[in-house]
Amino acid sequence: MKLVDSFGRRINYLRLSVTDRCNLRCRYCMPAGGVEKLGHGDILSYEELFRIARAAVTIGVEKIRITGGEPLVRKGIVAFLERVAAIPGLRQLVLTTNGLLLPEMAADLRAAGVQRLNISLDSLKAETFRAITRTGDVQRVLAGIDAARAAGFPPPKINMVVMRGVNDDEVVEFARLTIDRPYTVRYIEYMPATREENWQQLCIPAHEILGRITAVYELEPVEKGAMAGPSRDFRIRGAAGTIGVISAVSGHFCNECNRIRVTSTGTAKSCLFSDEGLDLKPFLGGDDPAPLEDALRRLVECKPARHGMDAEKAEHTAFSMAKIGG
Ligand SMILES: Nc1nc2c(ncn2[C@@H]2O[C@H](COP(=O)(O)OP(=O)(O)OP(=O)(O)O)[C@@H](O)[C@H]2O)c(=O)[nH]1
Ligand SMILES: C[S@@+](CC[C@H](N)C(=O)[O-])C[C@H]1O[C@@H](n2cnc3c(N)ncnc32)[C@H](O)[C@@H]1O
Ligand code: SF4
Ligand code: SF4
Repeated sequence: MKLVDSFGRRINYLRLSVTDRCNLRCRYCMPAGGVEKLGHGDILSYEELFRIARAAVTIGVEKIRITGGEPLVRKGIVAFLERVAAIPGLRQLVLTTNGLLLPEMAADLRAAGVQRLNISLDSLKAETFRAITRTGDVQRVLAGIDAARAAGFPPPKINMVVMRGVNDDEVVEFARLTIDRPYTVRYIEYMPATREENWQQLCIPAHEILGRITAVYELEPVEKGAMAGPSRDFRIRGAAGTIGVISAVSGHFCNECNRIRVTSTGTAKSCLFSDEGLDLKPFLGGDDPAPLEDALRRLVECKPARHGMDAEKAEHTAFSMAKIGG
């Protein structure tokens, strides 16, 4: 079944957040003290999350990305993933992680049926990494990337949020990683989710990021895979891997948007930057899945054309990305 919104966009991708908790405190994602703690009663149970995943697949979703907070910190995640992977009609189950727990968990994730990992890594320098994440050890993420390979995962997509004056001196070095390694390195425009003061100064537009790389390397465009996310992809001529840019602020990809989101508290969002959400909790009880499926269809019908943000102004109310899942 095809799910199409009022702008003719095919919606086949659900980002499902399983927790708002995290073992890092990235400065672009949450305040220093973390997000305010939700009670266990506020977070959906795995059974409820599973119902949402199954209803989404019934109405036309083919790809589910599990996200958070940090999805791997929630107890019982492997058994949940195994159940989701077995939903008939689901073609891709993928996960976005900060990588810290992969040394312990990569083999189990692979066995559960997760097909691919996107791993966030904003700096290769210990000090810069710690400053951005406020607490993290970059060596643990690198060990996580190795563990994913050892567990048999395809080469990861590595997500780097580029911030002027913070880690932008590493843009070319990240591209260089792809020459010998088959990774996909994706440069993400810093988004003013939390609306921190002077955010405009942190944001580097995708064309500037690409310009810095093309000053050193020749890039050729690469075709996107089916059900791909918003990244525009390239390859350094002759390289093993690829690079991509996600121009999240300029919003050039909104006209191809293929996704909806559900937070760990059961709020469905038709756009990452929508201030409104649809509470799915009233539709999660009972044996009949039809009311939940109808609610998700209504969400798709009211999906906006694009976000209301550019490099100078942001209209949304401040939020923590960890609460929505990015
Ligand atoms: N503005 C905007 N940013 C997005 C959207 N989807 C993902 N992002 C951002 O893109 C970055 C990478 O997201 P991922 O979780 O790796 O997902 P993806 O880019 O869809 O990944 P693939 O499905 O592997 O292509 C994160 O910073 C997200 O917040 C979106 O719909 N709109
Ligand atoms: C919210 S995190 C959740 C998954 C996991 N904890 C991780 O970091 O990969 C999902 C993605 O959102 C990105 N993200 C969070 N805040 C962002 C911001 N303000 N601008 C751009 N990307 C952001 C992260 O870098 C990460 O790649
Ligand atoms: S970006 Fe991911 S790892 Fe960093 S604080 Fe947010 S949820 Fe945690
Ligand atoms: S900002 Fe909203 S409309 Fe644009 S790609 Fe992201 S979710 Fe889709």
